[in-house]
Amino acid sequence: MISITLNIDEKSYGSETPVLGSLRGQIKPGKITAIVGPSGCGKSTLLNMIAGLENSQKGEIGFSNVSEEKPRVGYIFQSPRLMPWLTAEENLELIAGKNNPAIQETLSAMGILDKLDSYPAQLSGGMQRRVSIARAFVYDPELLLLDEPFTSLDAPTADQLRLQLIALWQRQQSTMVFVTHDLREAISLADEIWFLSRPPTEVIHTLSISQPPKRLLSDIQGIQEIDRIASSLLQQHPKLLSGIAHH
Ligand SMILES: Nc1ncnc2c1ncn2[C@@H]1O[C@H](COP(=O)(O)OP(=O)(O)OP(=O)(O)O)[C@@H](O)[C@H]1O
Repeated sequence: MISITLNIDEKSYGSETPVLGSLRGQIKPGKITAIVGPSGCGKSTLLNMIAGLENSQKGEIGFSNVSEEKPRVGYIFQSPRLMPWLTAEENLELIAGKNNPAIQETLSAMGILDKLDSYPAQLSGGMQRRVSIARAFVYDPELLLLDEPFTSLDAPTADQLRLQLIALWQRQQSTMVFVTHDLREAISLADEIWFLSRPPTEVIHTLSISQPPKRLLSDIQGIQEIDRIASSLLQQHPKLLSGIAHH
């Protein structure tokens, strides 16, 4: 299982003031790390840098325990980004190759095996998300990156998708990093939460959470624990979610 060492000194776009400042830390192998921070602080930028889609400018991002030169990355974006001219099955074949049994397995795990031959335009928003999650898992990724994958879904659908995501993740135990601005979502899924400041962005607080195997969102006691952790954190650090550290 891979771990990631972030040693970023700075990241800016063009000549503008830096988005990321000095951002350091270790993303733990086989765990779920949530990145929480105010809008525009550079969460997607950081995820793109980890994925290798953006360069790190100053500083570096190191991986350990990678099977090849680069980690196999599954990326779940804010919008599903499916190829509109391909069916659900064909969208997965693009990644996994034809006749790969993993395609039916992952679509089935996401509860949409019956949508195999549907085109994205024939699927609801929630079903398109399911296909995009299946597409990330079908690649057997060592590293899963998720950028606010459950926004704009109704609450029961989002909860169902979170549970299905965890069930898939538990089979593979890949290292997962997900971006959210929803504190309760972060607490409900993550082993560790990193809170980011406003630009130039740094990590201002980290929180470790003791998760039951099926995660806190899986039962009523867990839901109560999420509320307890959220309120005690915000009592201690009232401005944390605005990207301001407690002094
Ligand atoms: N390709 C780009 N070119 C220029 N500026 C960019 C680019 N991508 C992001 N930015 C800028 O970098 C800053 C951080 O953007 P980013 O999308 O990483 O933040 P975020 O924390 O994910 O935001 P949100 O929570 O609103 O999605 C913003 O000011 C944005 O305008």
